[in-house]
This record gives sequence, C-alpha cells and structure tokens, in this order.
Amino acid sequence: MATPKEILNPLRNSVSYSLDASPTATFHSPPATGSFMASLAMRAAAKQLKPFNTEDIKILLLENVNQTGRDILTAQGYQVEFLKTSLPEDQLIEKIKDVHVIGIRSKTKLTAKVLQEAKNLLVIGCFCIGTNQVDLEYAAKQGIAVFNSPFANSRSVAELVIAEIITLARQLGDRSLEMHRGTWNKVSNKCWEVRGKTLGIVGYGHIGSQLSVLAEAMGISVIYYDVVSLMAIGTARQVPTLDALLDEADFVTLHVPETPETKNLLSTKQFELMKDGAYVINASRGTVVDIPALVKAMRAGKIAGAALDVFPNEPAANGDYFTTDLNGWAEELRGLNNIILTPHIGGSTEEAQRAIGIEVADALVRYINQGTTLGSVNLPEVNMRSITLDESNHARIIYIHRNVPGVLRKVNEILGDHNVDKQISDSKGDIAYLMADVSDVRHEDIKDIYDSLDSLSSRIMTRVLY
Ligand SMILES: NC(=O)C1=CN([C@@H]2O[C@H](COP(=O)(O)OP(=O)(O)OC[C@H]3O[C@@H](n4cnc5c(N)ncnc54)[C@H](O)[C@@H]3O)[C@@H](O)[C@H]2O)C=CC1
Ligand SMILES: O=C(O)C(=O)COP(=O)(O)O
Repeated sequence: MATPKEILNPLRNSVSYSLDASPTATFHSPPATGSFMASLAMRAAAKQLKPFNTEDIKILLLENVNQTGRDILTAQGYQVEFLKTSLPEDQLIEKIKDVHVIGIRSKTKLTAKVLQEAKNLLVIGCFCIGTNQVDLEYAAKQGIAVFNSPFANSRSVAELVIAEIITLARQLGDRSLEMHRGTWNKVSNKCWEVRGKTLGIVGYGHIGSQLSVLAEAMGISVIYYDVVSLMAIGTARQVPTLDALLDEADFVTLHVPETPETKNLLSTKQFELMKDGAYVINASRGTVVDIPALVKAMRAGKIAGAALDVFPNEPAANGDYFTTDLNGWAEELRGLNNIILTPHIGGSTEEAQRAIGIEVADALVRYINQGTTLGSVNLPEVNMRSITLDESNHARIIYIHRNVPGVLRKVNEILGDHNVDKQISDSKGDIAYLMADVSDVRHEDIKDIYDSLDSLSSRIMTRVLY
C-alpha cells in the first residue's frame, strides 16, 4: 500500500509527455522509419496524468524489443529492464511478480499460471502480431490489458514468402549448400519458373492479402481459402474449402493464427490431396503443420519442397538449439532436400521491428497514462478526450469490473458527490471497462473514491490517474 507521500508524489521521475486521447483519433501503423523523433515530440503537449495508487512504473522488456520502443518507455520516466531473450517459466514467474508492464514477442508464454503471480501487472505489450502466447481470457479476467501490433510486420513476412517461392521452385537452397561444400551441380531437372503457377494462400488476412498482391505481380495465379468470406484483391479467387485449394495449388502457404482449429491443418490427409510435386510454406505458427507427416510426404516425393519459419518448440535464445532435444524430428528435417529452415525471422526486419517498437510502446504509454484501451485485443476498446493542462483538479477514474447488473448505479453513487465531466463504459463478454473524469477533486477525495470503488464486489481493477 502506498504511503501518503507516495500517494501525493508517485512516478517521481516522470517527464511530461502524454498523448492527446481525442475520441476521434484513429490508429495508423506508424511509418516504418524517420518518425521516431516526431513521435516523441508529438507527445509534449497534453497533461501528464499520474497513477494514484502505484509507485514508479516498472517495465520488463523481454526478447530484444526494438530500441524505438525502449526509448519511448524510458522517456516517460518508467523504470525499464531490458533482456535480449525470453525467460524459462520459473525465472519469468519470479520477475513478473514485481512489474506493472511486461513487453514480449512471440516466445514468452504468459499462461494463467504465470499471470496469477503477476500481482502488479496492468498491461502486456506483445511487440509482434500473434497473441496466442498469452492467455488473453485469463488476463482480461484479471483486468490486464493486452496490446499488439496488428500489421507492422505483415509486409516483411509476405516478402519472405515471395523469396521462398522462387527459392523452392529453383532449388536454390540445395544448390547454394552444394557450392558452399565445393560442389558444382548444374541442373534444370524439376526446376521451374513461377510464372503461370498457382499459389494457394490459407488465411487471407493482413499477410495473406499482401502476399496475394506481390505474387500476382510475378504472374502467379492466386487462390485462397479463409473461414470468412473476404474480398479478393486483383484477380485472386476465394475457394470454398481447404481441400479445393489443396487440389489446385502448386504452392500452399499458411497464414492463419494458432488456434485449436488450425492445429495440424496440414497433415497426412491434406498432403495426399495436394498435387504431386507441390510445395509447402509455413510462416504462421509451428503447430499448423504436422511435421512428421510432412517429412513422410517429402521422402515419398509427393511434396517437392518446403519452407518452415516456425516450429512447435522454439528456443528462448540464439544458439545451437535446433536439435532433437527441442523437437524430436529435427535431424530428419535437416536431412531432407529442398527444405528451407529459418529461425522464425518472418517479421525480423529493421523496418518492421522499429515500427512495432513505436506502435506498441505508444499503446502502452496511452494505457498507462490515459487509460485508453483502443487497440486492446482483450478488453473493450474505450477512449475519452484527454484532461487538459488547465483542468488542474481533475482525476480520471478507471474501473474494470465484472459485467453484472447494478454496477453503474453503485459506481455513480460513489462518484455522485463530485462533478463528473465525462464518462464512458463498454463491455466485452464478462468484462466491462468504465472511465470517468471528475473535476474539483482534492487528493483526499481521490483516496476516498479509490477505496470506495476498490471495495465493490464487482471490482476487477481500480485505477485513478490525476
Ligand atoms: N513468421 C513470423 O515471423 C510471423 C508470423 N505471423 C503469424 O501469421 C499469422 C497470420 O497473421 P496475419 O495475416 O497478420 O493475421 P490476420 O488475423 O490478419 O489473418 C488471419 C486470417 O486467417 C483466417 N483464419 C483463421 N482461422 C482459419 C482457419 N481455420 N482456416 C482458414 N483461415 C483461417 C482469418 O479469418 C484471417 O483472415 C499470425 O497469427 C501469426 O501467428 C505473423 C507475423 C510474423
Ligand atoms: O508477429 C508475430 O506474430 C511473429 O510471429 C513474429 O514474432 P517475433 O516478434 O519474431 O517473435
């Protein structure tokens, strides 16, 4: 519990940067380069709100989050600890106990078991697209917001896949390896142009549709399968089933999220349905392809080549880890011809990582300083006009609560003695998020409001910013 001094003077080292949380503001992915200083400067105008009931904000950044993100968070005066790798579960549990914010990428598993130890945690930043590594529902039930970067690395993945399509069709990986070993092996047998071939895209979202445009520019025909009906770009064509796609495609590439439905989406039966000599590309999640079944299909010559960027078990750090200790079939994969194996680098470009750093760090700052949940993947999206510099005795109340009848009446009884300038509330499933700005409040009032709200039975998390 904070001392009265801490209550009046939290976040001592903070600097006065804050975002204008205009309700009409919309989010755009930040430009990839050159915008970082502009992004910092943009933040100079509005009033800095301080959390009433927490001490200095402590942030743990894992998995080598880009410098852009680190700089934005450090400039806020937050205490930022940065690690290049992810952490094993026991160390993660120890570290997460203490922090208000954690920033991760695709490796760190924030399970219910880990999150239940995170008593101070306000928000999780996934500095990537996928959020399958986080138990989103459990986080929401604890009032922990989760943000990601929905499309800042999509182009990078699409470009990698284009490179892989040609590399597989021309067996470039094998020729290059042979040359590295000193062997000249000039062959044209089963090497193809990609012009006129058919690319089957499974999952026509941000990455799939971007890839569609690039592939058509090279004279490739594009078909796609998605669980929802989506507008075709260019002359691409949606097909009704996965089987229909497998039947027609020369190249099959996967761009679906990791869900129970996408586990082993390509397995023995699907490989059998594919054309003889077709190619498989997976830069989505390792669980989406049944790898032992792929090994069999490649040994049988049914599948002529594959590119895998993702694996069911991926190491936490760089090093000699791609062995059978990590995945039982690693040696078998390494022994196949015409297979490109990459260490989950689909989104690993300077452009993507810089843009993600800015986008996710900005979302975290908005959430910490303003309570704005726009872009959150697990809480209702709520935004409200900022408290301005001339509104000195205002406080922003954030009350995350179970979505049950009668809560608003109780909240408004508590706020009723004050002037509520503006208020907004929204829910997502069982969780509701209420934000209210009250004016003419003294610090003692803030404590009363905080304590009263925090003792309601519907409470998940109470925050007061002032
Ligand atoms: N290799 C890497 O470094 C990267 C990998 N990824 C992975 O790629 C995935 C896709 O990314 P985005 O295109 O940005 O996602 P997205 O959400 O924009 O698109 C996914 C599409 O898959 C569809 N879908 C979902 N379940 C399906 C199913 N069972 N069958 C067919 N379609 C299904 C959805 O309707 C949606 O259109 C991410 O979830 C992430 O796991 C993302 C970025 C980098
Ligand atoms: O954005 C994603 O979902 C990715 O898979 C990329 O993950 P990474 O940031 O490279 O750990």
